[in-house]
Amino acid sequence: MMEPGYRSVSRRDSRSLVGYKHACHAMLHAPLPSSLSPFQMQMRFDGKIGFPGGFVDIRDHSLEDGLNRELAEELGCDQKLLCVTESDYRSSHATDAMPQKVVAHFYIKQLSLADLHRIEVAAVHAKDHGREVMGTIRVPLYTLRDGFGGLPAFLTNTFIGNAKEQLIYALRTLKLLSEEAIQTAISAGQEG
Ligand SMILES: O=c1[nH]cnc2c1ncn2[C@@H]1O[C@H](COP(=O)(O)OP(=O)(O)O)[C@@H](O)[C@H]1O
Repeated sequence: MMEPGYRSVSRRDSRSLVGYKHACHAMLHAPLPSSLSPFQMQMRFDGKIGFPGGFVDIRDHSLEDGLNRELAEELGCDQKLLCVTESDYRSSHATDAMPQKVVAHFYIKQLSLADLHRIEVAAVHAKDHGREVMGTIRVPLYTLRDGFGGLPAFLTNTFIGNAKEQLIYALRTLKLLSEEAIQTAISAGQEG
């Protein structure tokens, strides 16, 4: 499933696309053997939910340098605590949708629960906190007995760009939920 207008593109080919801006976003994740396995998104200034990150200038920096700079601004932590590398890279998708042509690169960074928690605490003191970022949030990976509370309800939020598809991709690729549970949450969210 992919948001209409987004097409998969390789990291390499994306660099030769003309007239596209490049954006990098990262999902921070602490593996735990339970459905409470925390992973993080953020509430943006525009009321949409997305991952931390932002536009990067590929003329001056590598994708990862640009992403780490954005993460430092939005999460207020230094690179000793959080440093995304090329090995965390997962996917790239290009869109021609207005107002600008964008390639969205996506990363998943696995951390210990203690470090994820340190990052959440540091985020309150970040430069962008209360300006562009209203707060970090955790994604519920469970569904309540009513069939809607938890992940299905979370999926009814409004997401920026293809962040919802990146989220679902992450659930699948990290095998945090079964395919059936993911499909059920998506359908329940659409009906709810
Ligand atoms: O979590 C995300 N996943 C995918 N695309 C996103 C996400 N957040 C923002 N975008 C898109 O990435 C681009 C950069 O937006 P963002 O607000 O992150 O950058 P900025 O803070 O550098 O202006 C925009 O095209 C936006 O729609």
